[in-house]
Amino acid sequence: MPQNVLVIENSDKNLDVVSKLVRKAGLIPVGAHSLTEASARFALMMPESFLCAIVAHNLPDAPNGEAIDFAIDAFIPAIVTTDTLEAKTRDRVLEKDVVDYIPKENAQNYDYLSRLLFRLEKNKSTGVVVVSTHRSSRRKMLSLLYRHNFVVYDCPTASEAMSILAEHAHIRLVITDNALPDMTGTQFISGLRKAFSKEQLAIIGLASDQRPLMSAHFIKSGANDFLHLSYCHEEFLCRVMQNIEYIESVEAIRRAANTDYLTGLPNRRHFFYTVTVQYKKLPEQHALALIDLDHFKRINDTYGHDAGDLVLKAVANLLQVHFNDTLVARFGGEEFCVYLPKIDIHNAQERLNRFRLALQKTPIQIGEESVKVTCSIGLCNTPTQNIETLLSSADKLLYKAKNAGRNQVHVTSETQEV
Ligand SMILES: Nc1nc2c(ncn2[C@@H]2O[C@H](COP(=O)(O)OP(=O)(O)OP(=O)(O)O)[C@@H](O)[C@H]2O)c(=O)[nH]1
Repeated sequence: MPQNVLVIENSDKNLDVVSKLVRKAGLIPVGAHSLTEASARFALMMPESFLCAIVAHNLPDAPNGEAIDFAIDAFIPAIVTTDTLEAKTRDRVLEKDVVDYIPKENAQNYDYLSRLLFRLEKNKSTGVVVVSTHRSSRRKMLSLLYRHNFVVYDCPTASEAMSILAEHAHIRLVITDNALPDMTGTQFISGLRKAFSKEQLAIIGLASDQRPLMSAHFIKSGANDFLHLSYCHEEFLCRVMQNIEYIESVEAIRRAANTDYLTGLPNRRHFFYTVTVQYKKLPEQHALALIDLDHFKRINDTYGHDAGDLVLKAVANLLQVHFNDTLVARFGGEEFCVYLPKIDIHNAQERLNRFRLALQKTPIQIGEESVKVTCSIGLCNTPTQNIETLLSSADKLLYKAKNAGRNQVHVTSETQEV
């Protein structure tokens, strides 16, 4: 359910621009031209339905940032828009517990606002660990991170941080001091790097202003970035955002490289990687099935390529329903692969045959038309540590299934037709 964003802005033009950005972020703008109008609109809605408020610093009925106080008092994270970047205004705005402030100067600032809106939603499922012995330094960082909706873990020692990281897979960033009670920050970082690469977990070292070489020491020990302890509000948030966005970009690239674009199933590359990494030693009993649609070219020739795509997606969905407990991949074209660990060949054969019959019976809707497709399956259970061997045997069996008339499962040892 998309959340609301309260936009308080007296200029029609700015209200329009900001509302468009809010909609683009998949959120619902609730616009008001004044504090009075905003209070009236807010009174009719549930406070929890608001992700945040975007509030102009100067409004005719709230010239001194009273609208910001209104949002903060209502427990809505406030992003402030200002006409100037002048130091006094900045200090006055940052004295309040605001998420951030955006000068209404140029398109880049609105682009930053867009990223911020996206982040506020995404941060709710993003973990950040703060490791520092200094309570005041920790409190300052925690307060900024909470305002940005991060799931924050407050750790006074490196060992506590390690246990938190082992428990929570959603952590993307660790911010650490150097003087920790149980080890130095650099020892902690190089320990973390044994378990998490720079692309999996970002680390920012907090470098004391009295030790200028500390920043280089952090980076050489495996940190992605560093911050001098005299950091300002803006620098802290920019570095946090940049480092987390870096991790997320790598994740997105990795996901795209491992996923078949059409069906969303893992691709051939990912299949090999997962089987070899997940099963360092392949189980003695296992089975691999290669599934190929029959006469698929005819679907393309009769109904068109887009219709063929719809059929491939429907088959992928059916495969996921039947094999939701194991690895299913699209190998390319109209060929799919299923790996079944710890299963005897009879059970594997039964499962594959159940899928074959279900596909045969399930009509696939293409516009007004409804088509049925069948598949041939090569199912192999050779006890081997080499997945390529398994695959090559399954391929030979698939060839036999095709030659024997299609719409059947051919199995390894018994080479039994069903
Ligand atoms: N729509 C669509 N068609 C694809 C895609 N990838 C491959 N194809 C088509 O799949 C068809 C495969 O044809 P063939 O290899 O002759 O196999 P077949 O017609 O299924 O015949 P058999 O496998 O012998 O039963 C070709 O026409 C390819 O163009 C795709 O992503 N989308």
